[in-house]
Amino acid sequence: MPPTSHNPIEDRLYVLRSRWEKYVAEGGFEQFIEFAVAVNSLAEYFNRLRLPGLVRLCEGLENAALVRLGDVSTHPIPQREMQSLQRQIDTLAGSVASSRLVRNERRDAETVPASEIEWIKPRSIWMIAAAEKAEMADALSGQLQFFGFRVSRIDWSSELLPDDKPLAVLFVSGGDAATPAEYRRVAAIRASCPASQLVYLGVPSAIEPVVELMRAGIDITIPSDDQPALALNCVLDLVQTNEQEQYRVLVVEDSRVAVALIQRTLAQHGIDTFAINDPGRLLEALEEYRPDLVLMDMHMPRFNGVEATRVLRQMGAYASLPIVYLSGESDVAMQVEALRLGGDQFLMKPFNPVLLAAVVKTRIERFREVQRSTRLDGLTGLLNHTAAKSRLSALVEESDGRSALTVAMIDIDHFKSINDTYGHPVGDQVIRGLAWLLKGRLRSVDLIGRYGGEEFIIALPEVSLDQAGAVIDRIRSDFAELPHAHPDGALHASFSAGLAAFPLVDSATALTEAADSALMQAKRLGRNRIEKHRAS
Ligand SMILES: Nc1nc2c(ncn2[C@@H]2O[C@H](COP(=O)(O)OP(=O)(O)OP(=O)(O)O)[C@@H](O)[C@H]2O)c(=O)[nH]1
Repeated sequence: MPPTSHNPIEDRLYVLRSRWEKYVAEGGFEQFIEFAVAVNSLAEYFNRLRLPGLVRLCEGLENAALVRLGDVSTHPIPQREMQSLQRQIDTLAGSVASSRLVRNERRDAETVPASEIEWIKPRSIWMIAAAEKAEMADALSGQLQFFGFRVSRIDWSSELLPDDKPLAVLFVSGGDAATPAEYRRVAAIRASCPASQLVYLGVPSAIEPVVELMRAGIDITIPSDDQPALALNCVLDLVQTNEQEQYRVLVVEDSRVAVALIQRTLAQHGIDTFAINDPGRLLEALEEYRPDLVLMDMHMPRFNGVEATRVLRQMGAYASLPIVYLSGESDVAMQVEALRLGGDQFLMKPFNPVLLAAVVKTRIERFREVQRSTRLDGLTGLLNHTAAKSRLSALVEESDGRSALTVAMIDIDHFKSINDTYGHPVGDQVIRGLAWLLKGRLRSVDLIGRYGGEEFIIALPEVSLDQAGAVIDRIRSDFAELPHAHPDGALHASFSAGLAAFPLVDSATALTEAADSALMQAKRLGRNRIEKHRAS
């Protein structure tokens, strides 16, 4: 067992290294598979935390391992290949360690809770901007600082680098194609910051320079137009740490040995499982456990997996739930029939653990993506109109008129003229900026939704009308100060808000309407202000 560091990354890295050491000592195929599974698990974890630099290193190692997977006869792999894998493992461990330094610099390690994941994510950004883009670079740094990033400006020609490791490095080009010296500079920074995201703003619209930049180590290139808005989006996306809810798999299998093997494999990938040995209990288990995927054995007592799947496919709630068959059945016609009757994929027993985990994860990712896209707004990641309305109804029901609940409708002022003057992408960035501010300032229990184009809805449970007024007015005045970068500098926007609360108004629809009419009043009274609905 690993010594518990109470840090999920360190624990996973420890498992990876000890499995590698075991393989180096014993050289067995099985040990190599265990090592490959550990690499994949770490890559997956970094991916969930949105740490692209570390994901890239891990995936490089994973690919190198998969290339050498072969079969029993190819192990142990030659000494030279072992050394090459060892080097990749050391680079990865080094990058994790250098990211960890940031934590020690920022906070006392002892005070960081076990579940704290931010530690590895530096809030530092390096910006290397051409002199002719200084104004835009200033505006962009102002905006990044507003959202809590520390921006270090570096000269294109200076060899001196800050001693922290950045989350991202933004290269702002003067407009022409990069020079050989600039490519060398990018490559040098790539080498010294393997875990950071490298973004190049102002790339010409041709393939060759983009390929050259990627070869030098750039991860993302942004064309000349819309530079600041897209650059900000890249950075904000990187820190969006909504660690996903754990994946859940329901295993329907009557063999206890198979269940133990499946559960062990999936647990190594951080996937939660619940097993039943009788398909007769399927509906009950689905209802209670709410899995993201069902792993279904083909042959079970009473009725088989295909029959159980057919039943599920006739029920609206489970029509699109991924179902993967696990079976020793090698008859192809039988497999095709099983898929035709509603299964999504067929895996053979004995299963390959790497393949099983990969199939389960990709199926769940797609399933969750579809689920998410029906609830969340694509531009801001907030609840969309329909989802926000149903969440508000749920909040109203929960509070039942007994506890406080305040609803606010927010609308960005003169938004049409922002679009008309600066273009739609800058308008979008203003919308995202407000979404970010709201997410940063409100609690996780609060409802924040994008109600329409530039209109947002907020609901604050257990908060009175006057308390909510103070909170939203503070956000209003901060938003008015927030610089939104555009290619020629920065612009400022404002919003108006209308608020309504229990018990004066007592249904979800009435709350929304009352807040909306207070918003209209705020607009009439001159905008950039909040108005509260009071008894008439
Ligand atoms: N960039 C961008 N614009 C949008 C989006 N959705 C709606 N809009 C635009 O938002 C503008 C809303 O303008 P209006 O409703 O006339 O109001 P306003 O200009 O904000 O003025 P007031 O609300 O009266 O202060 C319209 O021009 C829409 O085209 C979006 O997702 N992105």
